[in-house]
Amino acid sequence: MPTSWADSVENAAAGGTGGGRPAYVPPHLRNRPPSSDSSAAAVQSGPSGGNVPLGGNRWSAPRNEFSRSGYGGGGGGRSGGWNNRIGGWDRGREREANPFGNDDEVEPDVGEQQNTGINFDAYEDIPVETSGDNVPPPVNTFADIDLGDALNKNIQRCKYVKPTPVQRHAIPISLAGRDLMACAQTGSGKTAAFCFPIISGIMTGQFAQRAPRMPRMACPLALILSPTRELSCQIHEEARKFSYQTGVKVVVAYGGAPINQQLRELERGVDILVATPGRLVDLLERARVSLQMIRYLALDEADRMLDMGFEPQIRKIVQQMDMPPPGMRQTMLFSATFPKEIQRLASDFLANYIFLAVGRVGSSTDLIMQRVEYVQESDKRSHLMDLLHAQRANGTHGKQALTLVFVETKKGADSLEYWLCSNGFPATTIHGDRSQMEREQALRSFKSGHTPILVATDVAARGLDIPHVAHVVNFDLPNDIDDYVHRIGRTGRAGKSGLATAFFNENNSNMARSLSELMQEANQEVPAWLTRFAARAVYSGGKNRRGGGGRFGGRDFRRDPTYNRGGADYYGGGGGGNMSSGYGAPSGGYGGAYGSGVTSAWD
Ligand SMILES: Nc1ncnc2c1ncn2[C@@H]1O[C@H](COP(=O)(O)OP(=O)(O)OP(=O)(O)O)[C@@H](O)[C@H]1O
Repeated sequence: MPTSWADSVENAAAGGTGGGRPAYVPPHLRNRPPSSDSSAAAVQSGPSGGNVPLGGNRWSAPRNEFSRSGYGGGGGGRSGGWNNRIGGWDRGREREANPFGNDDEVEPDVGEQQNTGINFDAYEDIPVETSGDNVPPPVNTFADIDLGDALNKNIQRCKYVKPTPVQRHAIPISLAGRDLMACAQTGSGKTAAFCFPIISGIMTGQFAQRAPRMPRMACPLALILSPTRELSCQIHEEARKFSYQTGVKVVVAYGGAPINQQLRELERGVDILVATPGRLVDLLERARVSLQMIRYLALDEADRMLDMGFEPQIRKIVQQMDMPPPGMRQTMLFSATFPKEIQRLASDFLANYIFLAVGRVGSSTDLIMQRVEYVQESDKRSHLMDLLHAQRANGTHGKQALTLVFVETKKGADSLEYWLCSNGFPATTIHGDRSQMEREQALRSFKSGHTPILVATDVAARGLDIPHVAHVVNFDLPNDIDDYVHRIGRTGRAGKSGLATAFFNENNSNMARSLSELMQEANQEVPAWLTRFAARAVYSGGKNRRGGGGRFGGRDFRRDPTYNRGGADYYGGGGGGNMSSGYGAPSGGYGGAYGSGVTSAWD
């Protein structure tokens, strides 16, 4: 019986290989004496079996301003690319904290009884669409791509046995030096899909060194931007694990936390900077960070990063500071949702890019069981109480499974938290009016199961990977179906099953059609009353922002019949590709559509 990657991970975690972590050695390194021979990293086994120069076409012809003089230190050390660092991580490697803690430590078993329905075979059949010129073929195993010994070791430490579908496709594309717009379902491993090529590229690359303009100015080689502080912290933690003992230094900068500490970290040297846009703009304006050395730019939750709330900041960072232009850097955009208008906007930042969709763009995974219940506003609290009581009764040892409750407003979050606590359900909140310390404390308390109910605004909707979230309740539905997709995606992650319940009433009529379509796509049972609401929405001209035609935009916008803006701009033909075709900031052709999705909680 075929096993999925999540099955394998579960088996590994359960010690299915006979105790301890499996001593995995990639096939191409077996029977090889231990060696730090850097030439080993200079070639990678191509997916078809042939040897492909690692990154050989990454900075070819138009990019060779930054060409490398060789491939150094495949096994972890690097001889170049340390830009402005005085000591570098190599010298202080003994001081590098082990982000895995105790290597043999297993995850805490909070709510272990939840989310155990492994069904990763569902991911195996998922339709994949790629478009663009000369798309590199996918790989089947991590061993098919030589990411370097040190990174491979960290992949084992993470207990990743097999790449997820988005990783199978995205990693070879990125390793080939191509720009990428990738869309894959929530919880399907996008973080590693953009981190691995960046870390591997920095490990093996020797980028031309340039003196910084100011001695205390940090010059990272890679920039990863994400919309929230918590998500940036999470990406930082993940990236630190992936880059442990590789010599690659990862630093995070985000708002709400003391800037001085972050400045000190930056001064110690940085290869990969993970940041929220607001704090990064601050650092750029203080001339404490320069983007002149950037070779990799990744936008996580890219559609959010390019919507009205963030687009001006992103344009400032990417286009108006000293970052190399498209074609001179490698740009990777990732999200679970990618509306066409955002795809169009995003192409400003890309050169000759490949579009990758794993599953339909914006679809939810069918690992999440979705339920919609008709609940009047005034009945929502008692209805929630019923759900929580039922859940508690079903949990082992009367333990409350982790439940994430989304509400519309910060005030609504506080008041619901108070009400839940008063009724014997330990709850906490996360929203934009809480201090950063409170937000982080709330998240910790939720993760540990101390307060198993987290009431949240959209600030927690995207990206957060909290193990064992068994149930997401949309107490207030969002106005945007993509926000719904991200919210419910906090459960049913990494191949595990989850439950999402939405309270629906007349106030949500505008969501009826997109919600029922989304549920149908994910093979969920759509209640008859919701279908009737949806039909009414059609007749009253209800518009689906995914195109108005009722079907979700599941593909590269460049394939649209309406796409006639001069394909050469988009496909770039080698390096140029920077489209300046009138999608510029404020008048950019999609005003209004996002109003409801933008909240002050984002930073
Ligand atoms: N190859 C793998 N094998 C096993 N687990 C994996 C693998 N890749 C990623 N994971 C795990 O899957 C979980 C989800 O990954 P990640 O947070 O990157 O998802 P995502 O696609 O970015 O989700 P979202 O769209 O919500 O941001 C994480 O806990 C991660 O450690």
